[in-house]
Amino acid sequence: APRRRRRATLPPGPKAIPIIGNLLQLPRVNPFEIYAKWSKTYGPLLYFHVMGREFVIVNSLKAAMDLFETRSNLYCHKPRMVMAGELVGKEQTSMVFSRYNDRLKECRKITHSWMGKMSIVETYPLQEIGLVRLLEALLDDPERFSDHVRTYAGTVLLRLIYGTRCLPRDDPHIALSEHVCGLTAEAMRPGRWFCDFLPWMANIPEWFPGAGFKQWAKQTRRTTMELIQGPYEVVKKAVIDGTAPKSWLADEMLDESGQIKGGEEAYNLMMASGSLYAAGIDTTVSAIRTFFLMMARNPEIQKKAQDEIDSVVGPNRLPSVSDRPSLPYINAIIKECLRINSIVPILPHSSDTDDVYEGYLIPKGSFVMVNAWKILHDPEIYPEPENFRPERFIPSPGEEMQMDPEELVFGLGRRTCAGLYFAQSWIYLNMTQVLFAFDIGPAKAPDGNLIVPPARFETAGHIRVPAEFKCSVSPRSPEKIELIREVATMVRDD
Ligand code: HEM
Repeated sequence: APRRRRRATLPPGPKAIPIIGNLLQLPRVNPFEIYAKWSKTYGPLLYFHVMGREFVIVNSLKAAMDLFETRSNLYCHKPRMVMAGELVGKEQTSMVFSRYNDRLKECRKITHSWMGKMSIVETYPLQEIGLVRLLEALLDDPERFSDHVRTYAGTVLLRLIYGTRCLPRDDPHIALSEHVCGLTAEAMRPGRWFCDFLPWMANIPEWFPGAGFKQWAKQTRRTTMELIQGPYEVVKKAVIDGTAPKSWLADEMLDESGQIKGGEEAYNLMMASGSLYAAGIDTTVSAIRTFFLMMARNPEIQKKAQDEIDSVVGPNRLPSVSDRPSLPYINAIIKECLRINSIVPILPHSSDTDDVYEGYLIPKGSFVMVNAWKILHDPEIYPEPENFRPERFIPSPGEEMQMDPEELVFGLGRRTCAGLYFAQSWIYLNMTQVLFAFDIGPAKAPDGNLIVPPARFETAGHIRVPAEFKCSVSPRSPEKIELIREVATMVRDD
């Protein structure tokens, strides 16, 4: 471990080789599974280091809560990432990567005013319009269900943030956003960049042999900036011209005297709005795709959910947000989808000062990573964790309700998800409206056999997503088709 006067001992962990540390043991795929295994040997807190970077993995719920919730004032920072955070500059352009500083606090205030518990209610009508479009797309082209789920989540997000009216296909702003999401994932890929382990490399000049990474970083930085600045400038001009459609950003651009905001205030608005698409798209899409996958695999659960919707909503209207309190089984399905996937499997935070927990030293600046996947798949908390069982979250006589995964999946402490209420309502509407109108089932092979999709997940960037799968999505009745078409024409000219 890096040399430092230690006040306490480091947590236990796998034995390291000098200089390169645990590099050779560092898992490239699904590291959270390996960390979970290591915790059987080393306990809930484990330590390792790789070429000077220190990692503390937190594998138990109690330690996660004690550190990230109770000591949130310490663990509210994000660890230093040389490529993504510094060279590409995400620390200055994205809330997710930022340190916990005044600018982040301002950004969180802004996003709270847009997506807090009260404000989110104002977005329901737009969300419902987006949903009708999704249902229509599922009617017209059910095989591409997975693409539609992404397209309409993106469309609704950009409409809310910037008032942008996206094209249903090949929209240039969505294309650029997706491109930047890809670049960010590349910038964060573990083991991809030497400079992440040897931070001094960040200072070598661009012309230096082997400094190609700096060229890449410069270009990526430019593209990333373009993504957040482009739409900001468009909205700004429209606000000045008085032609801006209603949006979160447009509503916030003028100060009390009717002047366009400038300086730090303007920058914070640009950063807050620019952070939301990237933070919101892969996560919600992963949740909704998990739902399709689990429905295709569990026909009885699906039937039970549809019965619940039918009895509460009836046949003549689409389900809405106000039905939610009457749909406990749907709510349990949402929780179970979030648990079984654990969309953000590892939560990395960092502290600016050394800390001691249960006698162990947690060094300042180390990557302190809560293994959310491990906790959400811990058989002590969730018996038979690989089984999809919404009943875990329905109170029943003689059986205690299992821990609500939503306490963990949206993060902990001062850095919890800024889009929580949007995510919850959007996911709920997707799941409920889709089940109201469609049956989801295994796809049919050319020989007529049904292919039940396997429950396989993979990690892309820091998000866990279902591996690509096929399923059938068919309308439940001619009446449902008619209802969707009817509602769709009513909202056509919104
Ligand atoms: C199922 C959907 C979602 C999940 C599971 C999720 C989960 C998370 C998690 C785990 C974090 C990091 C928390 C931490 O470090 O402790 C986070 C942060 C964040 N999320 Fe979400 N999220 C979701 C949807 C969204 C949506 C829809 C938006 C925006 C529209 C959004 C915006 C953000 C932002 C801006 C942050 C950074 C907050 C900060 O660092 O202060 N998220 N989210």
